[in-house]
Amino acid sequence: MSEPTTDIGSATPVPAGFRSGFACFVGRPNAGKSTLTNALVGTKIAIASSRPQTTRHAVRGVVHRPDGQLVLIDTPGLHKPRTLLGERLNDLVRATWTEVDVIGVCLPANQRVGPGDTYLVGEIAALKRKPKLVAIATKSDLVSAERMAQHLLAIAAMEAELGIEWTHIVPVSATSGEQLPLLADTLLALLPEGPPLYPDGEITDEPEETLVAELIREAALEGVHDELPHSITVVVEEMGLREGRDPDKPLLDVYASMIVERDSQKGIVIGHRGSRLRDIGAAARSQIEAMLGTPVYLDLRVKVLKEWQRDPKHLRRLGF
Ligand SMILES: Nc1nc2c(ncn2[C@@H]2O[C@H](COP(=O)(O)OP(=O)(O)OP(=O)(O)O)[C@@H](O)[C@H]2O)c(=O)[nH]1
Repeated sequence: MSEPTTDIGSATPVPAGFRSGFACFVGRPNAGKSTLTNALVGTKIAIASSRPQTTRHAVRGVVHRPDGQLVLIDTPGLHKPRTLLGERLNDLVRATWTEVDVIGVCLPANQRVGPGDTYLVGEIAALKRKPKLVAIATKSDLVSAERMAQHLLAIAAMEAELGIEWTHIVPVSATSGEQLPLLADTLLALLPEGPPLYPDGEITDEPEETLVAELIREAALEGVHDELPHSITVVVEEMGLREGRDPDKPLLDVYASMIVERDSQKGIVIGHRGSRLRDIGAAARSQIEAMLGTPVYLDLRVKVLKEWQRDPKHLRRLGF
């Protein structure tokens, strides 16, 4: 029996119900975040930031599954700010937090929930837009069942204390693998439905271009229905760090085209006096910046390629 598929307007059909999105793990130093990431991603380590200079918060790895794709984002640790720079860095961390679909808060079972944890979770509680929260009781192999029970109660008590809601509380051991598949299922189920963000279980030479194109497409489709989703594709023509910049102040230039099939669609995308195009550009730019951690200059155009979906020449040029 063949799987039902949803046509998302790209070349490869996506299984119905496929989910994709972003998560990050937070937790005090040594909570087990890196070990957990590696265990979830497994041997298919995808990308450890292919371009460190463009990436302040890198993609740590991609969990590929038949039913979904989970992209794990790296965030620096949050510290009690003592300087303006400290505050700025914390703002960056917070910005990333609001961009992900799920935050996994790692609370090691061999240590009591303490002030460091409550500070961190309190900061998450203060976000205007909170992603879904999963409490992960890490290092379960190090403790007795009794101690784990205590730990889980302490984690549950954080809800009332800090005004948050855990979607799930999952004990896990990254080293023994215990409950690891359950954690992957849990995280995946919290992602929105959508096509893979990375192609075919592997990372191309141009993961960032692919991702950027997808973010622009997403922004363009925000609030439009019916025919347009099938008729629009995005090509990143050129992307690179602007030369001659102070390395501490990088700027990523992105030249991209949104390709539609008809003049009438071009009108829809551009909007009244360019208002929609500006909104799409602004939304896409902030998404790209959050993803790559670099300020972005986005040059976004709309092109009509008549009936591109039916024209093999166009399709080839667009990479399908
Ligand atoms: N026994 C056991 N040890 C673990 C587990 N997960 C992590 N560790 C160990 O705990 C230590 C810290 O793990 P990391 O994954 O580096 O923790 P982290 O949260 O990424 O640490 P920072 O990078 O300092 O924030 C390492 O020595 C790991 O081997 C686990 O599930 N079981």
